[in-house]
Amino acid sequence: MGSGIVIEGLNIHLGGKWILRDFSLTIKSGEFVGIIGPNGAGKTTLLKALLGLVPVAGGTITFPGTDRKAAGSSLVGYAPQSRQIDETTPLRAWDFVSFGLPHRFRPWLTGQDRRNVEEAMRVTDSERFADKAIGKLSGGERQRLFIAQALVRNPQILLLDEPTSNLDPGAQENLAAVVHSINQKLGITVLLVSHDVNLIAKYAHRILYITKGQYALGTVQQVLQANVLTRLYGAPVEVLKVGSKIIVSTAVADNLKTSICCHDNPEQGVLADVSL
Ligand SMILES: Nc1ncnc2c1ncn2[C@@H]1O[C@H](COP(=O)(O)OP(=O)(O)OP(=O)(O)O)[C@@H](O)[C@H]1O
Repeated sequence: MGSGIVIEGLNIHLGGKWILRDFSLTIKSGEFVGIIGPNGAGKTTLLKALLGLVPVAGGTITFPGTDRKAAGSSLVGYAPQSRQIDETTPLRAWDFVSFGLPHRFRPWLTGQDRRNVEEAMRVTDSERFADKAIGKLSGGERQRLFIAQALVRNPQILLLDEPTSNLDPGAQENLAAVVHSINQKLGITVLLVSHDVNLIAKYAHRILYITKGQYALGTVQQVLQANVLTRLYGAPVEVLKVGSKIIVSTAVADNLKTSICCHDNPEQGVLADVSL
C-alpha cells in the first residue's frame, strides 16, 4: 500500500539560486503522478528533496498514512536518472537487484531476502534474464532492473527519474506499462519524471508540470491547456486538439515534445485542482 505525500511551502536554494519556491501540493496514497517540464526546472531536485538528499531552505514534507510495520520495508524506493554500466561488468542481473536489499553486503541472504528479489523481478518482468550479465542487457532490460532494485525493500513510494530516456518507442511503452502495473497491482504511489508527455498522459492519474519558478498539478485535461502552459512558461504556448491527440506548440516550450497524446473530449477550463 502506498503512502501519501504532503508538501507545504517548500523552498530549495542551490548554487546561489532558487530552484523551488513556495511549492505546495498533496499527492494521494496510491496515485501515479507524472512530472514534466523543461531541463533545469527542478524535477530531479524535487525527487531528491523527497529523499532528504538536498538541503531545504523552508517548508515541510510529510508522508501521511505511512505504514512501516513490515520488516525490511522502506518508505521510498528511487531509481536515479542515469546510471552508466560498462558492458563488461561481470555482475548477474539477480545480484544487481539484490544490492537494493538492506544489509546486502553481509555474506549471506535470508530466504525472505531471496523472495523479495524474486518478487521485485517478477513484477518488473525481468525474471527471464536473472542469470545474465547486466552489461550485456539492453537499455530497456536494465531499466527494469533499476526499478526492481528500487522495489526490493517493498517501498510505499516509488520515485523514477526519466526511466524511459534513451529507449526506443516500443521499449518506452513496455516500461511505462510495467510501471503502471506496479502502481495498479501493488498500490505503490509513483512519481515518474519524463520528457515524454505521451506516456505520462496515457498512464498517470495527474501531471505535475514544473517550469522555472512555476508549477501546476492536475489532470491531463486541467494542465495541458494553453492558458495554464502560457502562464507556466510566461510566453504564448498553443495547445491544439487533433482527433484524440493534443498537439502543443514547441515554439517557446523547450524540450516539450510536439505531439501529446491525451484523452478524447478533454474537458475545458477545469482548473479547480491546479496550483499555480
Ligand atoms: N547540488 C546542486 N548545487 C547547485 N545547483 C544545483 C544542484 N543540483 C541541482 N542544481 C541546479 O538546480 C536546477 C534544477 O536541476 P534539476 O536537476 O532538478 O533539473 P531537472 O528539471 O531535473 O532537469 P533535467 O530535465 O535536465 O534533468 C539546475 O539549474 C541545476 O543546475
